[in-house]
Amino acid sequence: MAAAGTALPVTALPVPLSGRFKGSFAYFTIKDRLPQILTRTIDTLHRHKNEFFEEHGEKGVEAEKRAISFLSKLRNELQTDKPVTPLEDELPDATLWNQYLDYQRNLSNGNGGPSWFQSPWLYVECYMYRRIHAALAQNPPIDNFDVFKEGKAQNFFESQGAIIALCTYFQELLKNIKDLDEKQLQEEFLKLLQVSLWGNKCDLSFSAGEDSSQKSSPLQCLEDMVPFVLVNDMEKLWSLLKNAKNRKTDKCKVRVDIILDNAGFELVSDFVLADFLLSSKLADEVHFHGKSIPWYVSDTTKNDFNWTIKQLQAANHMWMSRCGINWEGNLKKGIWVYHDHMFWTLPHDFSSMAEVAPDLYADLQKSNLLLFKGDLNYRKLTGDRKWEHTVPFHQALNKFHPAPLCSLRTLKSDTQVGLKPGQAEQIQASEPEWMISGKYGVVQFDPAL
Ligand SMILES: O=P(O)(O)OC[C@@]1(O)O[C@H](CO)[C@@H](O)[C@@H]1O
Ligand SMILES: [Mn+2]
Repeated sequence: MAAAGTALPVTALPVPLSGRFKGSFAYFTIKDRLPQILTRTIDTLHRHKNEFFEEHGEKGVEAEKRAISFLSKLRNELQTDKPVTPLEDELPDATLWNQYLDYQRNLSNGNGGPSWFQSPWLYVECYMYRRIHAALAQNPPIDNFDVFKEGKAQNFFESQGAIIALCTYFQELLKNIKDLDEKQLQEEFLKLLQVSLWGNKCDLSFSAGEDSSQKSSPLQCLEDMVPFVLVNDMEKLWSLLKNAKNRKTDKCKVRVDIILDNAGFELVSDFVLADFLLSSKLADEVHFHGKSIPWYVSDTTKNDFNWTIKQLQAANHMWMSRCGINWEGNLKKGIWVYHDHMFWTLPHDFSSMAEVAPDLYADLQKSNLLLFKGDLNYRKLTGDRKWEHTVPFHQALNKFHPAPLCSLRTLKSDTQVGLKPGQAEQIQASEPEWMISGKYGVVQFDPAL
């Protein structure tokens, strides 16, 4: 291991986080949180039994039983640290998953092969969500049932107060956005960026599905939260966008991509930021990237994306519904574009995107700025490894540089790079849980040179 502050040679990647490190956050996640998530998933299916019967008759109930037994088996495999087995379904990504298993087998050569507690945490955790998907997808007629939908909708409704506050603030801002000078515009940009950052506190896999909605007004305490932003590259983002706007010609549009994380309040905060970028003319197009299957409990799928806009539109509140109407309009005009790509729900970290999903990598290269939301995206950006905290972000990205990029992440897993020497030790001394409490955040930028 290199001394703190010394950059490791690029070839020497540190080991991945894993359940084999007893007492680590990965270990507790695999031991406690993942089985809890599986139990909740099974309960959800039980609770919907009558609904399945009403909709599909006996066939629906049979399918529910098969899905539950598949999930119980999965929970047992996990809890007894069984080997990770190949996927047996024929979904379009199954081959890639099985190739990845082979790759892990080769890596663990002689060490007993991949298993729940011995393999990289990122791999087995993603694998669990892929198997949950298989439990449903293989069992028509309930194959389109999203077991996490209820929780996502609940998070949205419980955050209603915060959503109203945010939509109202934003609609008021739009009224005089044309009159704002550059400094005022910058202030508003920084505010909405921070709302989107702290919106990432609201994820449901972290709390194993328990309530994590946004209760208080999201705009009130931003200033008090600044000390908790451990890497604060917000000004760099502003400069990048301002320069892009100034250099812009009619032919080249400024495109910002948001690689989404959670539905619920976080998604609304991302929509507001995206609308601000267009309304302030900092960008001409925003591309959103969601998940093509239910993922990490609260991640946004196409259904969640459209459902959220429809809910806002139909809301009994003038500014909420105005937001929903405008945003649907943006989609119709093609200045907002929704994408999903299978790669986002594979186990690979982003350093292998160019090889595994060259089409996606090429698409991201067209962007002026990529905003990666949330903790899982951060783990995939940095390979979910035991990095020294002072290793530069650029190095941890391990050649993933499709375009200038920025992570907006609240810390909910024990990996963090790009800190100043001594910074981690100082926080650690008073707050041992700083990396997993969700209390700290980063706005961490890489210019992709
Ligand atoms: O990506 P998100 O929604 O910010 O967080 C996902 C998360 O809660 O799930 C994993 C824990 O099981 C960690 O990656 C992280 O803490
Ligand atoms: Mn998430």
